[in-house]
Amino acid sequence: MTTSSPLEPVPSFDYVIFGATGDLTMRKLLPALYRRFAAGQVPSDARIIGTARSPLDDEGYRERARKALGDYIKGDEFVDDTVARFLGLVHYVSLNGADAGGHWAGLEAKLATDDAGRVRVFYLATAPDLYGAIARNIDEKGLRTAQSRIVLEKPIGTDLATARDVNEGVGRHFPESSIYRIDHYLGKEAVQNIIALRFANPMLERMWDRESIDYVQITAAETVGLEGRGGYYDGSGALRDMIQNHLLQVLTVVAMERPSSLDADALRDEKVRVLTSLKPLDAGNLGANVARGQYVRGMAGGHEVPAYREELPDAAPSNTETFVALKAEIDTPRWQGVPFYLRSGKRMPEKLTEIVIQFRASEPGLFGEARPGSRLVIRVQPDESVILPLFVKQPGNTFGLGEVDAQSALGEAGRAGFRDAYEGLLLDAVKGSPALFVRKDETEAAWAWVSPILQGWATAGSGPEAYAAGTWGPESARALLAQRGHHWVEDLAA
Ligand SMILES: NC(=O)C1=CN([C@@H]2O[C@H](COP(=O)(O)OP(=O)(O)OC[C@H]3O[C@@H](n4cnc5c(N)ncnc54)[C@H](OP(=O)(O)O)[C@@H]3O)[C@@H](O)[C@H]2O)C=CC1
Ligand SMILES: O=C1O[C@H](COP(=O)(O)O)[C@@H](O)[C@H](O)[C@H]1O
Repeated sequence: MTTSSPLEPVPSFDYVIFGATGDLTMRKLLPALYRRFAAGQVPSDARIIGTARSPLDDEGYRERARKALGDYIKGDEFVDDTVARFLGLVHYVSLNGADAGGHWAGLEAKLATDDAGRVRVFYLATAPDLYGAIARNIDEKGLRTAQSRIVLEKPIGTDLATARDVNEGVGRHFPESSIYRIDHYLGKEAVQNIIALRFANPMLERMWDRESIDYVQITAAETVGLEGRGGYYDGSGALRDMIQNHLLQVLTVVAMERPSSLDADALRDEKVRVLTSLKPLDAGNLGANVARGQYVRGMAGGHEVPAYREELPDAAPSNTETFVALKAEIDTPRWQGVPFYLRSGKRMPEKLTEIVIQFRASEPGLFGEARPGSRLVIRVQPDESVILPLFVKQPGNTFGLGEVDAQSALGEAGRAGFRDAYEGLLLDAVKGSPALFVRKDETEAAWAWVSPILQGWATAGSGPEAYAAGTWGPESARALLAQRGHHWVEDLAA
């Protein structure tokens, strides 16, 4: 696995962003590129070329980019002189990417170079139904070079059929080896660390199976609501927005067999095996395995917040789920019978992404009664860390037991590393390092598992259960675990 370390130089490149006036570019992509520039990792002859339909020139776009950096780069990271030099790399072409008759000559002119080996990255940050047409135009206008890659933002489609359409549309014009499907959770330090924890520590590797592990929880909880993205989110929901991509990617890393190497395809082969071994969830078994909810008014951050429906532009009735919890099972000898509980929701009590590995309880023995099993917690955010509570002897000349946390930070405050997962991934695409991107068969296997759940909901006719904003979701999410005597981590800790 070769990925961008914070200070490793990358070759000269042109980054062409389709959707350059959008929220993602302003909030994530430009700040990530700025930070890498400020760290000295971006060559001074790099070019960042934004494109969208809006009629802007270079200066007009730089003004917007400067404002975005002001909004999203805080404190002493925003340095006037560095920002000015960064903006010197930034250009803009007004172009309808889906229209062959658009101003492609303008983009071609911006990309002019004498260096045949210069890396070209096309980053597609528009609605995914435009990806096929944009890829075709890039190709037919002769802009795809031997050193070109195309990065596709999520979502790749809205179900298996549309995902295949996107993949085939782009695949007609770019070889799979140069298609980089981004999932920013794979850029998170703690998610990558799961691979190291599992395979660099023989103690954990030996215990990583059904003999030792009782169940696994993967939580991605957010405090925010719609953040003005209601138009997109109401057509998506938590299952498509978070589970199909981010949480299933985390699950594959937790559950995969030891890959033969850290090469991209060795890793991705193992991840696909996990996805294709998931036991199907469909209309026949959803009731016992899936809970879904939608938040109603409640408290968040100490003040009252509106219901999901009230946040929608026209306060329309909606059956979109803002919370999902489900029980996944993996049909392999390693994981037979071990539930993997996945959940994600908006307007939860805290912003928390973590993986909990619940080990089996001990037998009664030297220290008396059976004790609960140990719990390894891999915290992805807010503070990247690994926590392993251990039983130790309490002070004094007796053998009474107490629990202490063996805890290690995975990142240090103020370290020279990546502040945001996009930073490393954007430069991995420049380097031609696809290990932390999602291969076509992975994304389709994930949709093949998720689509029957969506169909099951559609035929069930019922909607999501209500939960108050600021709580951990509907009661049915607790009931899902209670069937097996299991508990979500916040209840375990209580
Ligand atoms: N925002 C986020 O946090 C995240 C977004 N995503 C995904 O990224 C993609 C972009 O999201 P987001 O930035 O929020 O969306 P926005 O609606 O904010 O931006 C869409 C962008 O696409 C441009 N655009 C639309 N049609 C065309 C076209 N035919 N040719 C060229 N440009 C076009 C728009 O500019 P103009 O109108 O000027 O053409 C605009 O720059 C979506 O697929 C979204 O699901 C994924 C993860 C997170
Ligand atoms: O892709 C998405 O992820 C964010 C959550 O990302 P995180 O890195 O802050 O955990 C989510 O808010 C958004 O709805 C979704 O599209």
